Amino acid sequence: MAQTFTRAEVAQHNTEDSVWCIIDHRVYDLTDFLDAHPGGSVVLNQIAGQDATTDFYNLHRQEVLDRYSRLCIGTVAGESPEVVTPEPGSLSQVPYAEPLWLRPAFKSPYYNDSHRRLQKALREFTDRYVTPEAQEKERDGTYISQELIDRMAETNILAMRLGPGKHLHRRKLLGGVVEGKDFDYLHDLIVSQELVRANARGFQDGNMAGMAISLTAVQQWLRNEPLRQQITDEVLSGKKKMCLAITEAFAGSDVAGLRTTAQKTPDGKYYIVNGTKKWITNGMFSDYFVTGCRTEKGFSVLLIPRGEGVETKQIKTSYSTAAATAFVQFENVKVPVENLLGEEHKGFIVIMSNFNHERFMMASSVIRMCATIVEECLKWCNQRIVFGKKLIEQPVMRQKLARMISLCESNQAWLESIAYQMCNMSYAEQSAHLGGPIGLLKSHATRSAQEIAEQATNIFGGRGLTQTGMGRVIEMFHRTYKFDAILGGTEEILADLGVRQAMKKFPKAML
Ligand code: HEM
Repeated sequence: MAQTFTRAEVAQHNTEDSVWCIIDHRVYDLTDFLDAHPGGSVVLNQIAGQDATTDFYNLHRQEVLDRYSRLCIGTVAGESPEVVTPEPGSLSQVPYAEPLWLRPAFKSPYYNDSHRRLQKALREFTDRYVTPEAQEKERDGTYISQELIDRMAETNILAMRLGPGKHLHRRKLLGGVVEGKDFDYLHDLIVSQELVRANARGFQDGNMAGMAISLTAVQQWLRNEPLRQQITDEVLSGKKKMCLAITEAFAGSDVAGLRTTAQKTPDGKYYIVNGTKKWITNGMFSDYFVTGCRTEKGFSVLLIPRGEGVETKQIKTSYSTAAATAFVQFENVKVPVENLLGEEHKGFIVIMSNFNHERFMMASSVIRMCATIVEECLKWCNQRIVFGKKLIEQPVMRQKLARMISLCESNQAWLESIAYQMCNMSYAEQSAHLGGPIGLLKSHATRSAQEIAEQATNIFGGRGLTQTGMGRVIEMFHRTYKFDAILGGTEEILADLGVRQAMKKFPKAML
């Protein structure tokens, strides 16, 4: 790489026997790459011996050059490369790509140094370990590796996924960047927003989303202390995996319609569970299923270990099978009564109790993902040449970007304000006051996601419909934003919840 060439020297390599070109002041020898080039050999022969910087960036992302750095044989004498390759952990330089609190010129009343340290450490962890695996698994549809789970267990990222709480006390978080007892909902927001930057929606759920929404219920509601501790240790150390199994082919959010039954044995020591569950995230690799069942006088929640009578089959959805989404069948499964969560026949509260946190995490993720889409669009508009000028020079594109940026900025500001309320409220206060606002936020965030996905696809054109190359993040988002709009409560149900909760507090007096 230390070698330098004059532009005249490069120009001589313009035959099929020797194809060189210049991209960003670097010299590439493409001779042995002609047949391997996904865009074909003809286009490379056409630019042989020339400066192909504009052509290259019109069609490729910088990461392509990073991946093929072996083709680079030197630089142009007296010139230096201008494109900056981001280091793992670095912040984006693109305007509006980062939330306002991470932009050097801005201040925020919410975040302190421990938030900043956590953000930095998680960004680097995600760039180094999560993104490469996420991209690979998203493509081939296989499940998260034990190696990554172990890394997340060691650094306590798994434990942080449950949100603030006693389970974090005395734990060293990412090498000690935050004290477990200081971890609050703004740290929690950061965890969701950094992990989502792997840009792989199926893998994002495959990355222990099932645990994040079910271990919380075990911690809060499983009364047998040694069992609760054992399960928590097994799951947070990454040795066992867990998921939430509520929805069925017969009923989604309508718990009264569930048909999975749990019948007590005559000696009162076991439940016998029979039924099926559908759309169970992480179900394919889970060892425990936190399962909603009909019991004699109502609805109850049981912790069911994988074992005799438990069968899982993969469901293909519109995102990657890396999410390990399963159809689960329980056939005469014998479950000890001590595996009951909360009280018998009163399982509704067990399920409801975690909804605020789940929806908060989902809103955090989708709002961050929208900012990434805006970043992709800004980069594309700034590099794509159409009708002789950059896309960004078209007023219609700037109008689209203005709308997208405004949606992102306003959603992030609302999210941070809610996180701040959560930091300053007890669990009971959160339940009383924040169910509605969080529902409205998630609903608004996913409606915004829909608009952003649509505008971004129009901006990218055909590339927004292509799973590889320039538009792959846009394609992925456009195909998958609906998961956030449906999982954890649909847009309509959550918007309705927001208004109904407000009406409960409506003053009695005539206005
Ligand atoms: C170091 C030089 C180059 C490398 C390593 C490279 C690599 C690639 C790769 C990996 C793709 C697949 C799509 C993607 O991942 O973005 C691709 C597509 C393509 N490349 Fe290149 N390329 C190089 C230079 C060029 C140049 C100089 C041109 C044009 C003059 C070109 C034209 C194309 C075209 C037309 C496609 C198809 C794009 C599409 O379908 O949207 N490539 N290239």
